[in-house]
Parts: sequence; structure tokens; C-alpha cells
Amino acid sequence: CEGMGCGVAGNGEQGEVLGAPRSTQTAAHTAPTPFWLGLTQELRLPSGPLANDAQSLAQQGFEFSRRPWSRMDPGPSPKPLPTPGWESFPKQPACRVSSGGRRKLLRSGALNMSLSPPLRDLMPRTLEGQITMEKTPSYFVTKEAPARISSMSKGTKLIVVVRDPVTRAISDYTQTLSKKPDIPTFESLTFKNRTTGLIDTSWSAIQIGIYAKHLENWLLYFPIGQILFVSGERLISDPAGELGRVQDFLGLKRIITDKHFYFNKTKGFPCLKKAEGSSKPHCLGKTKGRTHPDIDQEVVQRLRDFYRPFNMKFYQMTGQDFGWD
Ligand SMILES: Nc1ncnc2c1ncn2[C@@H]1O[C@H](COP(=O)(O)OS(=O)(=O)O)[C@@H](OP(=O)(O)O)[C@H]1O
Repeated sequence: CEGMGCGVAGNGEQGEVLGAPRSTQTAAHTAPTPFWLGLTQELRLPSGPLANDAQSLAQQGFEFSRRPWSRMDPGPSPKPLPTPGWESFPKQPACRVSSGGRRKLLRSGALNMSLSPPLRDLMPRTLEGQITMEKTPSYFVTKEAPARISSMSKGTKLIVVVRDPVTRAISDYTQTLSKKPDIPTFESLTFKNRTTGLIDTSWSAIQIGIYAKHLENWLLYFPIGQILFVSGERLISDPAGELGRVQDFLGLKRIITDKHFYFNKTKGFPCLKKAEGSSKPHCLGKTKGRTHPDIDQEVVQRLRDFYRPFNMKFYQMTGQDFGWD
């Protein structure tokens, strides 16, 4: 998340997928608040962004971004909710902590959460007729996140984008490498002891991909039916199909379909035929879809073997075979 601030959801009554025509966006029925989790990216914050004040989040590398809210302007029809009281959740202010301008095929939004007043002041109000979505990849692996989000709103819908953990680790490494070209090789970071083949599970690039382990933590607080697992691979091979599942999950009419995408040969990925608010095509930026370095195939194989039992467990838990083996 690629799928990918803090954030949620509007009023929990009606929602829209940002980027599609507003008039056709409202959900037909009451939809719990969604919470977008992307999991194809590195863990940027060891302690997760669920800190309780703006300063602490900023110190951890999060930006507070006001500008992106323009994407979430409701237009003339939806009315802002009255300024909410602190106790009146779910109508408390939403917050957004940008994780660096990341975006995916769905636009991200904000999460209503219990936060201290300084951060609350930075947040936009939740508006009627919107589902506000938020995407922070690190939440999925942040121990405290499930309890905190559950105590905020048990009905929060969770969306997790997962991809082959081996490719995910390499992608993660590639991203770090682009910022810090001097880091050790992927191969050397992978092992605690290369001779014995002992994997270094404390390396976040490896650790994040043990999805079954992280999911166990969420299942203590959320029923599995409240979590949608989006395949990162299918998001590339069949973006409309995968987003169809997302729209269904959120109780939205299927607005985004095949006709919204084309395959861009230069980029090597699907792109939008028309960007939001524009008539021009739009692909994700240069930081998405980077060429990965060549990794020693023995190391790749060792990682495949390492992840296999965790993947199997994850398939069992989710009832979906992601086809990573
Ligand atoms: N349409 C489209 N265009 C470009 N890239 C796409 C697309 N769909 C999925 N992907 C894959 O998304 C990967 C990057 O996701 P991130 O996790 O970095 O994104 S984010 O953090 O959620 O914003 C990125 O991983 P890398 O290839 O390693 O860069 C892509 O493989």
C-alpha cells in the first residue's frame, strides 16, 4: 500500500470512494467506518503512528498535511457535521497524518481516533455523505493499533493490501535503498547467520510479511468478516476486479470498473484513464513500481521456504489463497 496517516471515517452512514463522481457515490445503507491499511510497504515507524499527540507523530517522521484534504471536499451537497464533542464519537474530528504523500488507486483519507486536543485541532471535520479512508501500512504491524481502533469504533472496516511477502520485502528494501544507497545488501540484511540460513526476523522488511502473526493480533478485536484482504498482485493484474471487491465491502455501488483503467506499457502498470478532477490519464508516481535489484536466487528461495508456513496459516485464517507459493 501499497494500499500505504491516521484516519477514518465519515459519519458511518453514507460513503463515497474518493475520485469517483460524487452524485453516484453514496452508499445505499449504513456502512461502518473504513480504515485503510496498506501492507506492501515498509514499516516506517517502529512504534506506529498511533501516538497521542501531534508533536510526537511529527518527531516520528509523520507530516501533517492539510492540502490533501482538498481532495476530500464534499462539494456543495454534503453538509459538515456540527462540531463534535469529545465524547460524542463517532462524530469526533477526524485526523490525517500523511505518510509522505502516498496514494493508491483509492485516495486515502482520515481516521477518527481518540487523540489529544492538539492533534484533534489539526483535523478536518467528518462530513456527511463521505466515507473517510486512511492508509497507514504500519498500523497492521503495530501492536497497540487493534485495541485502540476497536475502542474508538468497533464497527471500523479494515482493508489490508497484501502481496507476496518475499516481493514485499524486496520492494521495501528497494524503497529504503533509493533513500539510503549505502545500506548493506538485501542478502546480508536477510540473515542473522548466512551460513546456518537463520533469517533475521527482527528486520522490519522481513517481519512485516509474517501476515498470519499480525492478523492474530487484529482478530482479538475484530471479526474476520470486518477485514477485507486485497491482493496486491490482483491490484495490478485486475485493478477493477479488486476494487470491485473493495466497493462491495464498503457497501458502495460499483462505480469503478474496467473502463477506468488502461495498461500503460511504459509504466508497466495499470493507470487511470482520467485522473480525479482532470481529463488526463494518471499513473502512480515514480516511487511506485520501481525496478527491484537482482537478489541472489538462493536467498529468495530461502525466504520462500521461511514464509511458506506463515502464508499457509494466513490463507487458512482469511479463507483466501493468495497464490504466493
Ligand atoms: N497501478 C500501479 N502502479 C504502480 N505500482 C503499483 C500499481 N499497483 C500496484 N502497484 C505496486 O504498488 C507498490 C507500491 O506500493 P506502496 O506500498 O509503496 O504504496 S503505498 O505505500 O501504499 O502508497 C509497487 O511496488 P514496487 O513495484 O516495489 O515499487 C507496485 O508494485
